[in-house]
Amino acid sequence: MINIENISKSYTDAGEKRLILDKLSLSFERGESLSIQGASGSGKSTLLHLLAALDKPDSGKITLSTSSGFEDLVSFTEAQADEYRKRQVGLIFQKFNLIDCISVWENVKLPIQISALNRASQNSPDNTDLLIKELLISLDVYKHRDKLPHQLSGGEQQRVAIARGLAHKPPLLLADEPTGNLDSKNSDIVSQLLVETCKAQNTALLMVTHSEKVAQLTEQQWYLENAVLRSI
Ligand SMILES: Nc1ncnc2c1ncn2[C@@H]1O[C@H](COP(=O)(O)OP(=O)(O)OP(=O)(O)O)[C@@H](O)[C@H]1O
Repeated sequence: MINIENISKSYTDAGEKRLILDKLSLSFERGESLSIQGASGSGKSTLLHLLAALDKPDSGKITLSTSSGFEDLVSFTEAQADEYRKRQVGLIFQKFNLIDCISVWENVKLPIQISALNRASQNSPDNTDLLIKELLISLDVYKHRDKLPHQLSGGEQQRVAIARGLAHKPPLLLADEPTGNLDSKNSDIVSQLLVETCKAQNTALLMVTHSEKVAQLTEQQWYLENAVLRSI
């Protein structure tokens, strides 16, 4: 489904070219989970940004095929990349990035509303509400639905962020150190729920993490070092 083929990426720093990713290849299916570990500065976020079509590789191919079509990320115009992010990708960051002046429920509803899939015509409002309810229940934050994000603990906020990342049913969820701000107990709970919810929703999960314990929950485990990936 996601196919990364021989991608290379370098940055020029103080006039010197630095190779960050060197002919990297990787593929994974919908519903599969995958983790990337690596030292700080090894290029993990760079890889995530390429998959989110926020940047392009210098060479190589990145494609996503789903039942609704085939996307060639490298050839995207800015408008196509924007559309791709709305429809096909969910994003979760270390900082939860929830909107603090609207409720938990509204935060999760937002990606459905802005999704270019025009779910309003496909899903009745009742179905949308049911989907949000199911997500919040499965992530154990339904009881907080009417609160503002700052009224929740860090672990609860990140569980809401996971619900928001999955609300528009993207085939791919990209998570950049999703438990980096949490203590170890919450990290365990949130990472377990993240992997389980993606699996239940048949969403591919690519997660960058510094935690070996979190990485062990995923089916494919990779380590990025010296611009190449090795399986662990
Ligand atoms: N836009 C850019 N221009 C120049 N250099 C960049 C740019 N983005 C990233 N880099 C460099 O590329 C390298 C890889 O950065 P990246 O953020 O991908 O690392 P990382 O593995 O995610 O690190 P961390 O674990 O600290 O988040 C770093 O040396 C960084 O300084």
